[in-house]
Amino acid sequence: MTGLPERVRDRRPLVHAMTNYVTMDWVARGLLAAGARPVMARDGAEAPQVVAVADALVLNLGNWSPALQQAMLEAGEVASRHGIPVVLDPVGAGGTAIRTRAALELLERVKVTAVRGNAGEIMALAGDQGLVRGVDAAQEALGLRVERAARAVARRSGCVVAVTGPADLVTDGRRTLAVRAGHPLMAQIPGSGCLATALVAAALAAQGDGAPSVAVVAEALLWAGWAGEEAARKASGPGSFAVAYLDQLGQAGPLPAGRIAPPLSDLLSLYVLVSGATPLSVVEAVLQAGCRMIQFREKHLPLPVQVEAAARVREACWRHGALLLINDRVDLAQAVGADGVHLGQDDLPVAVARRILGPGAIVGATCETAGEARIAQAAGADYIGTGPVYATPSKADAGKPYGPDVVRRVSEAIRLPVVGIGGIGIGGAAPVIRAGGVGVAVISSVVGAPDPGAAARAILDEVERAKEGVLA
Ligand SMILES: Cc1ncc(COP(=O)(O)OP(=O)(O)O)c(N)n1
Ligand SMILES: Cc1ncsc1CCOP(=O)(O)O
Ligand SMILES: [Mg+2]
Repeated sequence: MTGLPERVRDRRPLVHAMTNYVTMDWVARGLLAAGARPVMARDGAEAPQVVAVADALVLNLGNWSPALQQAMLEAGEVASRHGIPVVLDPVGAGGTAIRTRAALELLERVKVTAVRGNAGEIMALAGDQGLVRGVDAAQEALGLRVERAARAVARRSGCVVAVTGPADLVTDGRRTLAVRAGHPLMAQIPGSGCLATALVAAALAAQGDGAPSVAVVAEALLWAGWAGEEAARKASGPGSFAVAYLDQLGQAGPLPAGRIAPPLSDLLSLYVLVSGATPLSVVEAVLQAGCRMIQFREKHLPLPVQVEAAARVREACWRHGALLLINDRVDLAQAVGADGVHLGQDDLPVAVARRILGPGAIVGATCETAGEARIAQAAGADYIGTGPVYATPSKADAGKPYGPDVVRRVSEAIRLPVVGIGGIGIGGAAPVIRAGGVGVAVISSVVGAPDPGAAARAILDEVERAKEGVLA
């Protein structure tokens, strides 16, 4: 299948965007740059006629009015009858009751194909009184709640739900994908979200080959985020960034690989730390048991030996489709082609590691307080490890155990996925998930177990059962 930019350029879909006045021009420019054809008819007198000849419809609640709501309902019902993809952008849902009600009414009466919103808007549609300030999502206390809200809305409305943020989540209620792409400058120009919604519409119109919509929506968000990364390389500020962004959308060429994957919240369910002394048979057994995230953590062996050992672990991970992160050492991560690093408070700063490894790498950070976690999130971390939760035999300087509550304190302060670490074994994992964690990081309860594979499987089962409870 050709890449999305090529498909849109080839098919030149007509996208009927009932979008807001603030960003209407930006959305039209972006669609044109991407190779689509925009038509921006908002008025009820003509919208139903226009959508009938369009290839996709965008319903954007910005500058909402009762007249616009009626026009959107009528155009949406025409689109539903014609099987035309409809993408809803619930701008400001959760910010005012009227916007929430308007979005819910459209979801009820129109066959919406996809919803694209920020965390606060999607949580509002799920009935979770998330925190929304104006039209920007608050970043507090999100974690698994966002995923739960998105899955609930997707299942209830029979559509794909995309939550854009530090990492984008796309789900149809069963399958969930994460998209790692984007740049902070995108939040400094109006309309990045509105244009992402319009690109989703263009992508759905151009998909043609019946690919599952979750994958198509994820690819559209990768395109929007990657254009931001590339534009930021050329920009000197928001003004030049906007120009560079439009130019980038006009570039053909493959989207970066490896940026769409199951969300870290899935991959981090069981995170096993191994050392240079860990037999490869143990690594294999743990991967066979379903572990999808391994960390190579070695403090003593000479670096050349570490390179050899870590490379063997990487091979095993690649064979099992698992990710490998390296503890502390960015150079070692680069040397063996690992997927990223895990950094403590005394290691290389997260922002420096991000600069060295680039936007596609996974950077984890150790944080023991909400404040540290907010700083790590702002610096570009992808997940947080916190603890020690219980007493640990594997880290002499770990400090006094905090109990599972440290996971609650940290996960309620940020949006990033949080794993607990320290003394976690069978029976100790579920409290970490109930406290808001997405998984557990372990050494001795698995690597030191008589049957590491069985131990890994048992802990993974405990985590997955606890998550079902949280996500239900
Ligand atoms: C997942 C995870 N969480 C925490 C740690 C601890 O990292 P750090 O604080 O850098 O301590 P050392 O592991 O380097 O002793 C981790 N490694 N992984
Ligand atoms: C690396 C690290 N950071 C905090 S506790 C710990 C060691 C975890 O090992 P175990 O699972 O054996 O307690
Ligand atoms: Mg460290």
